[in-house]
Amino acid sequence: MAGLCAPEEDGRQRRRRQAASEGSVGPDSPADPDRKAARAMPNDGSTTTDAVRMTEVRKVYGKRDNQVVALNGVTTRFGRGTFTAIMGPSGSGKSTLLQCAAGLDRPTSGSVLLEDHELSDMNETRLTMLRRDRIGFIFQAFNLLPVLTVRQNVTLPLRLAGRKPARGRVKSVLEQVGLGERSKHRPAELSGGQQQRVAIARALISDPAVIFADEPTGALDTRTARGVLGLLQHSAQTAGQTIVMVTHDPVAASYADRVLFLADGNLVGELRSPTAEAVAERMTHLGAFAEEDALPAPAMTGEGHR
Ligand SMILES: Nc1ncnc2c1ncn2[C@@H]1O[C@H](COP(=O)(O)OP(=O)(O)OP(=O)(O)O)[C@@H](O)[C@H]1O
Repeated sequence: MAGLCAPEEDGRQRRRRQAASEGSVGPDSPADPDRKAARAMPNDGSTTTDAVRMTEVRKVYGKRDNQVVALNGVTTRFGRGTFTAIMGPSGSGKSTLLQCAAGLDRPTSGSVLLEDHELSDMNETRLTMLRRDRIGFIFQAFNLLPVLTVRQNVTLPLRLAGRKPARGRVKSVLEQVGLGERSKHRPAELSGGQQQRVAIARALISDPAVIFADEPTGALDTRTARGVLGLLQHSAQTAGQTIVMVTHDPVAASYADRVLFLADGNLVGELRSPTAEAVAERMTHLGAFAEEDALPAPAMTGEGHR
């Protein structure tokens, strides 16, 4: 996986690389109603409509005088088939929340339940397997391997786990992201938006319980970003895919069903059926933005769609 390694990387970069290399490795079979129904039935016999539940999650970095409280007791849930955007000023804890929810970082205290699995009880090996089997990741940098074809990039996480995709699965996922004719192309032969679609296909291939997306449209122009966001929205609405996306862009957030607002490590608000204007307005009252009243509202880099 040399192509994914940076010479010097901080903890966050390392976790992103780790997630990208694990990709969304999962069971061989494609999505089917029985599997989706089985997912809704945890081992204890109760039913749940949540893909992820976080309860009183606290994350403190550093020691003694150097401590930073990145998450200060966050409780929330991400329902199956929902598309949630996480917003907040820089340093408010968005990436930390995503990484704790995805089992890439361990909370200092609190509980993270992915389907019926308590992540805080798991050792690293089980966490890695769970991430491979049940979680997909999409990042701003597409993290594709340049020497591999589209098809090979999409199936790489499965192959690393010693698995093969079910017959027809790669084709159907590539068609789903609009790249049915591009399976033999290499990333350099694709536009930025197409490369991000390959990354989405790689995340979707194993039919994960949840896809975590960290600024997935941050490197794309407005029009291309709109296409990628529409694809994510479509995956949630028609295929029941659960998606949790960190973004700074109110227009990107408006594609979600719900926006959660973070400030100083606390969940401070929520908008359902958000419009870009309502999200931007709410952001102006949060944390650093509220203090920087001389600055204009956060830029809306996309075009409104509502
Ligand atoms: N590995 C780390 N060690 C020490 N402090 C950290 C670490 N990771 C994050 N932090 C701190 O935790 C706080 C929350 O960081 P986080 O990256 O989650 O914020 P964010 O909302 O995603 O910010 P941005 O929008 O700028 O990416 C910040 O104060 C940050 O400096």
